[in-house]
Amino acid sequence: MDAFVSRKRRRISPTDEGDNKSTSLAEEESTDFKLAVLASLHSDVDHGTLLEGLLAFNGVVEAASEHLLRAGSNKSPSKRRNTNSITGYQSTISSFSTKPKNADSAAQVPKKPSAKKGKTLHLYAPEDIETTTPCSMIHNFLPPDEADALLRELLEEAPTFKREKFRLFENVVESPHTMCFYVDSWDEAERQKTEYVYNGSYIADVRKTLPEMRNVALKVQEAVNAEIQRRIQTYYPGGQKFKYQSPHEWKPNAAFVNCYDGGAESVGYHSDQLTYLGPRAVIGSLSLGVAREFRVRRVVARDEPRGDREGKNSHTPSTAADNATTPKGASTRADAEGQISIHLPHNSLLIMHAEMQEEWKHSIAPAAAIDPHPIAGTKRLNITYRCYKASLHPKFTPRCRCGVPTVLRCSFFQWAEFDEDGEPPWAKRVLDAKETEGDAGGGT
Ligand SMILES: O=C(O)CCC(=O)C(=O)O
Ligand SMILES: [Fe+2]
Repeated sequence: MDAFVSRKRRRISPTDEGDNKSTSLAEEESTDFKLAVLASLHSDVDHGTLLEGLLAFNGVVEAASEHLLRAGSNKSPSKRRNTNSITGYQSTISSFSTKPKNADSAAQVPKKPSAKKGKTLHLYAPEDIETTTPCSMIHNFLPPDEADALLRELLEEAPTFKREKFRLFENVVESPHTMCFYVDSWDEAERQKTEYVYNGSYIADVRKTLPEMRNVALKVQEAVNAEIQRRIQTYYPGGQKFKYQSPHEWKPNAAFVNCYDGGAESVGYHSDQLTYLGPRAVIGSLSLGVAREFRVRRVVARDEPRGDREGKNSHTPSTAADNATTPKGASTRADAEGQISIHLPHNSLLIMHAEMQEEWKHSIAPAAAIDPHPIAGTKRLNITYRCYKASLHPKFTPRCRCGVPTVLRCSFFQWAEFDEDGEPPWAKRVLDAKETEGDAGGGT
């Protein structure tokens, strides 16, 4: 069984803070969570014994764990590992979901992990991630040498990355991390710089995809396509793709690379702009270097007032933007349904599936402490591989009367009658023209 790195003190997540800072883990966490913690500390103890221990000590994990230790049932508790670490490993929570024969009827053992109002549910195991969120996770995605080579390639570029600037009401605000945009050729980079509008302006610095990034893109492509099919078959009604979801192979042709240097660097809750990706877009997100927390939450009804900001990816610092869109502020909205924290270790591939951008928001939370990475030091590098659609090139997409390109936000604003496969009415004309030109590339 994998270990779950626990701190002696409970994790205080931003949304956990406030009134109940002094409340103990015993009072706050559900039985399944406590059992998962206990199991990771006592990997060779069976489920029934763990539950008995927990009940005997009134749900206090520390006390139950001490007891199990004294009883000699554990060889090397992972609890003794680095207590400052934010990196965690956990066996699946769902393995604790069956009610054991001897369990006290008062013990609450939910069927699957679920986010609860005002709480952060921390997920580590791919099984838990894919049953609870629209994401799938592949740990140790690349051979270690390849992951390290890619990380080194990006670390060389990272000092030249810039903070994204965007307008928030009267002010120009900078993103709380740096980033850079890459496409597959210099020609395409030029087109991006002069034709694609993001948040009312062009991106000044668009680069050609680096060699390691390109090699890895092919592996990401293969894995993402396999995961899309698996997700459709396993989780979607009738084993059918979503309406508007593309039936075609997912081929990444653009990537944002994000760099978070130190625990204070982050990205606020946002969903990625779909204007050039189309509805029900899928994104492959590879993490390298320092492990960080990827927080997700469902979009709640009052969450999206019209006029929500439109960054390149609607990236904004959580405090400024979230507070700006509702008087109650970011933490209140994350509280409404609870948020889920997915741990992203070095060399992990997270796939955001078709449900994600329109129905959920995501963020990289600031971290109180980080584990430095042997190559990256305090940095986390992230590549989000994206598939820009040829039919959604800005020369085809609508503009407002004032000339500013209109942004596609499918949850409440659609500017085309997309067909079942998420293509606008002019798609066939675009594809025919491409075929005639013999232009196989581009797409963005
Ligand atoms: O750093 C990450 O994992 C997320 C980045 C992200 O949300 C984005 O590029 O849109
Ligand atoms: Fe994003």
